[in-house]
Amino acid sequence: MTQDSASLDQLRREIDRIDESIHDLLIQRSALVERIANAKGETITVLRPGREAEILRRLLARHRGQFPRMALVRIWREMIGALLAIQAPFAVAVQSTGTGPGTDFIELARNHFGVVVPLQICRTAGQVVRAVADGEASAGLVPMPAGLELADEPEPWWASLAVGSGEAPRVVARLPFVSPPQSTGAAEPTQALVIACRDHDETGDDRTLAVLETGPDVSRDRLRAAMSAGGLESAGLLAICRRGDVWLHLIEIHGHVAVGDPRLARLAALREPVAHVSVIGGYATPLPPESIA
Ligand SMILES: C=C(O[C@@H]1C=C(C(=O)O)C=C[C@H]1O)C(=O)O
Repeated sequence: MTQDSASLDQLRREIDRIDESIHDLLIQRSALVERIANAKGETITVLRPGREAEILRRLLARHRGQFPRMALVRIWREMIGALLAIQAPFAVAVQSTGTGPGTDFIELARNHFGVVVPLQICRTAGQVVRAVADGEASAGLVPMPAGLELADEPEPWWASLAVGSGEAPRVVARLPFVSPPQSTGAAEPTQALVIACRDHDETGDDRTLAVLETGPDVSRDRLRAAMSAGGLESAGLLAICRRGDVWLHLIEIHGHVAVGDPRLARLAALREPVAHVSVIGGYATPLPPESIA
């Protein structure tokens, strides 16, 4: 045996030792998650997207060396997805049309929830909302509303969340949380929102989604001014749904705004131009592409 192959053997033995340590830690992590699941009990939705975002932000901030950040995120996403599935029966409803752009949501769901979590394929976003509302699925992926055109369903999925009661699905995450590098020549990356029957968590860097009801022809500037009078900072208008003289505006707000936040009451108390406000959820702000460069 030459000197070189002897030291190669030595290095490979060290890799075997490290693999066993990683494996042991994975087994220990899994046992801890089981204890957390027992503490949560059966009544709480196991998914905690805010906690997951905090874990990834913390690890990326302390990362060093050559191991690619995107691969680090992928390994943790796979692990967290697998550990969600051991806490309770966990399925994710996903809108897909079978071929073409709809299949992107399946890829997005797999990248986020990993290979273990079963997916329940739905034809429309409305079906995804119903699957989550009925408890058939623990979470669902709905398309990120983009542009101001009306959805092809009679009612866009987000408008149906605005009328929900306490146990209705709410938005809890935005995907992708970390965008993979874009393939050359590819279209804009698909974005989706995750809904579940739980409130959105506060993580220190968040966005909130609210549906504002007004009369017709209310400009963005007027809405923005009314929100700022109420103490809320708009991050953008995502979509409008017109139902005759009632217009619903889906607005993204900077920061975490809980359902009972006094700023919402202040905005609604103005009466003009906003007749009604409902928070339909929120999410930890996704990481910018530079964070994985
Ligand atoms: C373990 C938990 O449950 C889930 C799994 C997590 C994990 O594997 O770290 C984190 C958040 C939850 O979505 C938890 O709530 O802390």
